Amino acid sequence: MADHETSPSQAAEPMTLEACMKEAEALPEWQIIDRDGIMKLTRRFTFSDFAQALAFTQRVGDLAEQANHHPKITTQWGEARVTWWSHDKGGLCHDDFTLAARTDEVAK
Ligand SMILES: C[C@H](O)[C@H](O)[C@H]1CNC2=NC(N)=NC(=O)C2=N1
Repeated sequence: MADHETSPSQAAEPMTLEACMKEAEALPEWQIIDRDGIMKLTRRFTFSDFAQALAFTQRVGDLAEQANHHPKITTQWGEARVTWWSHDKGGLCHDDFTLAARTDEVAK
């Protein structure tokens, strides 16, 4: 690979808002938020009780460990909020959208 080329995962910059909104079209239950200038992707999941919310939290944790890319997860009775962003890029990257889609899969 020529020096000037970088693969997407090596992109030094986070995605632009426009690029994020385009990718988010495939994830209609997720919201793009801005927290202190850092764009993040967040969704609230609801469950019948705490045990179900906790089991989901573990499944998300497992996929995060496999990807070495980790979300913020807030777990409470009947609910879990998952928020993805790329810490090292200070914003959203393609991986965050990919993992959000996989989060939806393990919520089923
Ligand atoms: C050392 C470790 O591989 C890095 O800190 C990883 C861990 N998980 C991560 N997760 C997220 N969301 N962003 C990161 O930049 C990140 N970096």
